Amino acid sequence: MSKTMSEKILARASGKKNVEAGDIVIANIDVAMTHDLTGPLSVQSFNEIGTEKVWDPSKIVIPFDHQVPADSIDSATNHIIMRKFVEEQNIENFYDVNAGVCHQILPELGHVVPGEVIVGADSHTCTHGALGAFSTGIGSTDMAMVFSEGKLWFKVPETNRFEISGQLNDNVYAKDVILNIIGQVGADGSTYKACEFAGETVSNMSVSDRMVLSNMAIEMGGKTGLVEPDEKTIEYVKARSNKPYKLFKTDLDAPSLNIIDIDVSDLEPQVACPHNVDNVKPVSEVDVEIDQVFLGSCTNGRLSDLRDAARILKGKTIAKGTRMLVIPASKEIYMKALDEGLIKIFVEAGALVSAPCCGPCLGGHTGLIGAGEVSLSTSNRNFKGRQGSPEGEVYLSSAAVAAASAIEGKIVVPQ
Ligand SMILES: CC(C)[C@H](C(=O)O)[C@@H](O)C(=O)O
Ligand code: SF4
Repeated sequence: MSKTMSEKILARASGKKNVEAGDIVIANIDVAMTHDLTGPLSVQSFNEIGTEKVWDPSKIVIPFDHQVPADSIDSATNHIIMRKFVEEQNIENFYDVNAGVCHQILPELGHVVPGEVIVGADSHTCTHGALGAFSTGIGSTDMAMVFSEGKLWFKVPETNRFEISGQLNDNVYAKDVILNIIGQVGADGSTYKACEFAGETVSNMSVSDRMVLSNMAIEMGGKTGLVEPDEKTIEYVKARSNKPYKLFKTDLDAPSLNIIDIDVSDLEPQVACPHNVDNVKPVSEVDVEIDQVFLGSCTNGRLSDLRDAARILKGKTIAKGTRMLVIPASKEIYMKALDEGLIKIFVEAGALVSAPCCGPCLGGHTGLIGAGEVSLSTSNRNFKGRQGSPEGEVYLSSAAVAAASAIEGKIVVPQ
């Protein structure tokens, strides 16, 4: 019978010939990720289970990214707990405070290959579906079970496949596409569905841009965000990983598949307005002054984003009364941005550049907003209080809109 990618991957991982949407399966986990913020609770729950050793220390990846370098005594304590766990359990893939944001370094450092089942104690683990893996966020206590058994139960999801067609206009990016989709279907528009991104527009996108789509699948309730692997995926993976991989594609007549056609040929730059990710408008309809611009995060802190922003900021100055924070998503991106002279452009324009971390994305540190202030951010969430004061406001956009707006001091369409 015809099947979706998710059904095929979950069948493989659970050792079954056939599974279909709605089935409950117990899948073997290929990669389990937890970080400095959600890790300590997983460790505590793991200790409560009483298993002495994790099921496979080579399959666990632990990056520190949310509170790095430690921004409080509590976070320093969390780091100590996690470093101790890494040592006791001989975790092979541990990345301390200097590596970058988990969802960037997992694919970049070769931990993600097509066909795998990946779980992370972080909701944006759906990002890795961009490489054709079934990848999803789980809770810290579920993670403790994975540490112990290497398996987890899943209800096999139905699939919403977004068939995206049309060539993107200048200054329109993957971020505008995904904001527009979420605006159309709503924040609950794909609840517990595997979201697939397909069509000519997606085929033409780089792997980095596909990650932007997959990253935000959770913002419409998606269980995962998948892109069928193609030559670009294979090229990306082969350059970074020597793990074996398996390519799965969706049969277009699969019974659990719902196809949604999206034409982006006339799409303008988009912005998600406070306080929900699905409150999306074209930038041209918004007239808002901004106090802070944040360029970074696991959504848009990649090299292509820094390049897009630097192209616009080169030789310009950030508006008086507006501040801009730039945080590359990983060490590799940071070093390439240094080599290419991008960091110099940002600093000259008046931006503050920080070492890779989640930073202000979740209002953790490195630049929070106060009451009455407005942030324009390239990240993925704009809930009340997300970046500091609950009396502040957060707008979400592409890197290009963020850079152009930093120069004007208000949200504008890049020229
Ligand atoms: C801290 C973590 C639990 C959280 C998540 O799961 O997404 C964070 O990364 C976020 O983006 O809000
Ligand atoms: S960058 Fe933001 S969205 Fe991504 S993992 Fe960190 S806090 Fe979560």
